[in-house]
Amino acid sequence: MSARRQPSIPPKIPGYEFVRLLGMGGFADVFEYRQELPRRSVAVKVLLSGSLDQEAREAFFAEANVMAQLSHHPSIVTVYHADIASDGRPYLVMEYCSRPGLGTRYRMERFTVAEVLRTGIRVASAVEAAHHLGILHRDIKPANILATDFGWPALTDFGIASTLGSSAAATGMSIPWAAPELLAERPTGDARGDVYSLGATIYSLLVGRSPFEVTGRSNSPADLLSRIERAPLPTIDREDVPPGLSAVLARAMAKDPDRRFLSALALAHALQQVERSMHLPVTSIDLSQDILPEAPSSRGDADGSSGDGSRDDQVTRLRPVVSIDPHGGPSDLSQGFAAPAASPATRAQARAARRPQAPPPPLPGTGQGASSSRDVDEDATRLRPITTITAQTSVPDQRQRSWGTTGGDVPTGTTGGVPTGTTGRGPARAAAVPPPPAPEGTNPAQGYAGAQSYPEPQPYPVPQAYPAPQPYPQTLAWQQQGHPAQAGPVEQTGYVPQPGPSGYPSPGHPAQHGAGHSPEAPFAPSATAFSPTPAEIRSQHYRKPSSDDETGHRGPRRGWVVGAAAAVVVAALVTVGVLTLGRDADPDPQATDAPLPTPTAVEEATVPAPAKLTGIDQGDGTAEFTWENPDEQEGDTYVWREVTVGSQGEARRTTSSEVVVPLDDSTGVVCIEVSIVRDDGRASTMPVQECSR
Ligand SMILES: Nc1ncnc2c1ncn2[C@@H]1O[C@H](COP(=O)(O)OP(=O)(O)OP(=O)(O)O)[C@@H](O)[C@H]1O
Repeated sequence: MSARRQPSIPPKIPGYEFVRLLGMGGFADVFEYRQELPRRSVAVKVLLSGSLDQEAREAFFAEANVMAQLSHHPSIVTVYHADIASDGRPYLVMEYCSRPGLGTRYRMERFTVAEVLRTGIRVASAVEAAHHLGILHRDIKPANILATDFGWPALTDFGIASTLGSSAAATGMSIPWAAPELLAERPTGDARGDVYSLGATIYSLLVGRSPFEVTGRSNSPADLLSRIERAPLPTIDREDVPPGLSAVLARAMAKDPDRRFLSALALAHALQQVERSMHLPVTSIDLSQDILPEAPSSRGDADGSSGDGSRDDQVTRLRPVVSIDPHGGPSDLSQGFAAPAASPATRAQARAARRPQAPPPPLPGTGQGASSSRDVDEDATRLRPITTITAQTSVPDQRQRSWGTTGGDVPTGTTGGVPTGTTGRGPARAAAVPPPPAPEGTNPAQGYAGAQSYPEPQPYPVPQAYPAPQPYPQTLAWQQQGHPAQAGPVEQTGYVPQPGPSGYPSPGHPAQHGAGHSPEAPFAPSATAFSPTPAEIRSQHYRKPSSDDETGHRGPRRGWVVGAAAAVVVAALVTVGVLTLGRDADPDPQATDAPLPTPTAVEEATVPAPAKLTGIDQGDGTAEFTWENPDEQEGDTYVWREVTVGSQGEARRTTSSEVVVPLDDSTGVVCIEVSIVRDDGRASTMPVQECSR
C-alpha cells in the first residue's frame, strides 16, 4: 500500500529547521520543524501548492484566525504564527502534539471509561469555548483530537468551522460522526450538531469504531447515512460502561436535535455526573474567565456564588447563568443574569442559532432531568463572526488571561521577534491570543452559559506506552460499492463536501490534491472525480473514480474518503512520528527557494514509497511482507524496520522486496515500514507502513 501522493517539499522558513513529515491532509501537509528561538518543536501546516487560489488562502488564514481565537483553551491546539513561505505557500505554526491522537488510538486501544469521561469533558469544554465565540467546529471526530506532550486532548482542524447560525448547508464533515440533520437533503444545524459529533466521538472511544459501523456488514457511506438517520444507537457492549453513560450518549446523539443536550457544556455536566456516580475524580470544565471574569471560588460553591457577595455585581455586567462545580455538581442554574443588548446582526445570528427548548427525555442514572432548566439557560451562546486574517499574520502573543483559578501561569512573551507561546495545559496554561473583543451582545432571553475553570481535581494519567497497533478488522472492499478495484480493503468513511466560504477550496487542482490522510481516511480517491453529497449517496448516483484518481482529496476539501484498514495504523504511525526512515537521505528541503515547486519538480525530487506493501501471517509465528518498487532504478535497495506506535526497531537494509518478520508475542501482529533508498543515498520521502494480517 502506498500513499496516493507524495508529500510536498517542506518550505524554507526563517527561524525554523525542518525535521520531518507529520501527516498529510487533503489540502495541506503538516511537518515538524524545530523553532530556533525559543527552541522547541512545532507543527507547521503548509497549504499544498495546488491550493493557492485566493479562496484557499482566505480559508487557510481563516482557520488560523479561528484557532488563534481559541488557542488559549487548554484543549485546543495552540497556534503560534501564520505567514506565507518564500515558495508562496501559506503556513500555520502550531503547537506540536507529540503523542498519538485519538484517531490513532481509538481503533487500537481499549480506553478506560475514566479516560473517556475525562477526555469527553475536556473536549466538551473546548467545544463550548468555541461556541461562545460563535464558532461551530463541524468536524469533531477522533482524528481531530490530537494529544499534547502531557496527554491532554487537543482539538484541531477548524478548517471547516463556521459561525454559529450560518448555513449548515455549506458545511462538510465526516459522515460517521455527523448529525442526521447535517446529512439531510436540506441540511440544517447549529451547536447541537457539534454536540452530536462530540457524543459520537466519545461513543467511538468506548467501542473502538464509529457509532453506526456494524462489524461484518456493509458500512458504505449510504449504509452509514441511513443508519445515522434511522437506526437506534447500538448498545455499547461493555460491562464497565454504566447505564448512565450510555444514556448520556444516547441523548447527545438523539436523532432529533431538540432532544439532545442543548450545549456542549450541558453534555460536559452530564459526563461529570457520570464521573460522580462512578466515584471517579470529577474532571474540571475549562472555560475562560473572560466568559466569567471573576469566577466563584475555585472550590465552586454549590450555588455558584463566590462567597464574597460579589457575584451579583459581576453578573449584571456579564452574562453568566451557571457556574460549574466539579466537586458538588452544577450550581443553581435557575439564576440567570441579564446579558447586554445584542446588536441587530448578532441577534440575527442568535435567532438562527437559538436552541429549541423541547424537553429532552430523562436520563437514567445521571440526574439529568428531562426539563432541566440548565439546558434552557445554557442555551446562551455568545456569537461572534469569524474574521479573516490576511497573509503575513503573526498571531499576537497574549497572556492576559489564565485558565483556572490556581496554579502558576506560564506567561511568555515575544522573544527576538519570534512569537512564543506555551503548550501547557490546565490551570497553569496561559492564553496566547489577545482576548476576543467584548461580546457584541447576547440574547438576553437566552442568558449566557458562562463558566469558569477550576484547578484540576486530579492528575491526568499520562500514558507511557501504547499497545502495538492491531489491524482494523472492520473492512469492506471498495468494489462492494461498485467502485473500481482498489488495492486492499477499505474503511468506509465518507465525507460530505462543503463548499462553504470557510472551507478549503473547491476542486480545481486535481493533480495537486493529495489523498486525505487522516487516521480515519488515510487515502482518498479524488474528490474532484468523486465527492458525493448525502443526496448523491442516497440516490447511489456516485461518480466512479477514474483509474488515475489517485491523488484525490475530500470534497471541496474532503471528498469521498476511504482508507485501507491497516492504513489506519499506518496513518497512526505517521501521526506519532515514526516516519523517519530515509530522513537523512531526503533531498534537502531547505534548498527549495524556488518560487513554487511544481508537482513535477516535487515528483522528480522525491523518491517514491514502495507500493503494495502487504504482510501475510504465515501461521508459524512470522509474517511475510512483500512490496513493489514503482520506479525501480539501478542500485535501489530497501531499508525496513519494525514499528509500533511510539517506537521503531533497528533499520535494516535489503536488496530483496520481501522480508519475514516474527510476530509480536503479545498482539500476534507485526508492523513494518519500508523505504526505497537510491544508489545516491536519497530515500523515500515518506516510507510506507503496513501490519501483518
Ligand atoms: N499540531 C500537530 N501536531 C502533530 N501532528 C499534527 C498536528 N496537526 C496536524 N498533525 C498531523 O497532520 C495530519 C494532517 O493534519 P490536518 O488534519 O490538520 O490537515 P488537513 O489538511 O486539515 O487534513 P484533513 O484533510 O484530514 O482535514 C493530522 O492527521 C496529524 O497526523
